[in-house]
Amino acid sequence: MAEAGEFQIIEKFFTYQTFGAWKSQGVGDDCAIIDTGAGRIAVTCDMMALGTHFLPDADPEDVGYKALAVNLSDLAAAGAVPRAFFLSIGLPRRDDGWLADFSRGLMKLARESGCALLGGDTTRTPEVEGHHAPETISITAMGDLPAGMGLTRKGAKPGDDIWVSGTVGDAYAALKCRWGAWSVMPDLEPALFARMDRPTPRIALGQALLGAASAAADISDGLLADLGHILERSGVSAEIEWEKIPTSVALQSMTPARQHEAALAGGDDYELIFTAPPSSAERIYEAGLLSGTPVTRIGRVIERTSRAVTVRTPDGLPVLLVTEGFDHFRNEE
Ligand SMILES: Nc1ncnc2c1ncn2[C@@H]1O[C@H](COP(=O)(O)OP(=O)(O)O)[C@@H](O)[C@H]1O
Ligand SMILES: Cc1ncc(C[n+]2csc(CCOP(=O)(O)OP(=O)(O)O)c2C)c(N)n1
Ligand SMILES: [Mg+2]
Repeated sequence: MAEAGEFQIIEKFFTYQTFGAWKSQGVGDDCAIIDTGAGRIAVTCDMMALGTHFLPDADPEDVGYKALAVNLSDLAAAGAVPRAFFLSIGLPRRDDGWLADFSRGLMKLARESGCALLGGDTTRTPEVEGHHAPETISITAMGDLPAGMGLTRKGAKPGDDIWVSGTVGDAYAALKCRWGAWSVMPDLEPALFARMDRPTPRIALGQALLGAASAAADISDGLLADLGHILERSGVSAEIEWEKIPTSVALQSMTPARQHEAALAGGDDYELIFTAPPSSAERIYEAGLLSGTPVTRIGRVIERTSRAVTVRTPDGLPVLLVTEGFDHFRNEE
């Protein structure tokens, strides 16, 4: 399927045949899975930029934490054990206060996850018309995998169940509240905002799913968009049931249209979406218990049809969405 925006850029300009000794399964997964000869590693690379990924008044400690969290989430989607990361950072100016806070948040998660900072690069962002481009952070993270193992977006089969971890939609709803477009009761705000500021990478769950899940991805662009990536790479379609999709109390307090928009198309969740044959259901629940992560079955994989995903509601009414999920370059060709 030819994709729009961000993914068309990758397909058109940055999808090369691999050459050299190290090969991966090809771009399109959360991680490149590489057999090095000595073992199997998973590598990922994600960027965060002020204005695109975090607000100007964001707490730098949260920015540091989240910059690593979104990368660890990709390792989780591959089932890898995080081991090391490299940090490239572009700054418009030196601000030691900002850097101390950023570093504290970053290193807190690094320590908690056993993922060591092994290198990187530091530059001043370029000056254009008297202004420096804002803070930009890029992290490359690596983990290891047992020989021959690793979750990818390819492998979902008709009849498989579709599962999601945690709850979805909160980070998007939090951003809408911060923009002043949506609101929730003040006592529900802190938990909602924390989901945007400090996402929890589902590292232990990802590892526990190795050998049990048939395909997996993390939800960064939105549940439907990231499930769509699994379906496309697996050559299948899906039916999901709206009332089974796990959402927080805060999101449930909003209108149905906002719930649909946030949970299905919002993004920034960093939950795992994965598929598994029904015979693995017990193992999946066990993986959820062992990793202390809620897991919910939300639908099933079907043979490929003209429609990638059908969302069923109890009253049979269609779910209408005002957005199709996050894409950095949608409608810009
Ligand atoms: N500039 C690029 N060059 C090469 N590969 C890229 C580039 N940008 C993205 N990719 C690859 O395209 C796929 C989709 O990217 P993305 O949606 O950012 O993945 P994710 O949501 O896991 O971060 C990934 O496999 C990623 O490694
Ligand atoms: C200031 C601000 N604007 C918008 C968002 C919402 N947002 C930014 S990136 C993103 C999706 C994921 O980002 P991307 O860089 O595509 O991550 P990847 O898919 O590469 O992991 C979302 C929902 C935000 N968190 N902060
Ligand atoms: Mg990415």
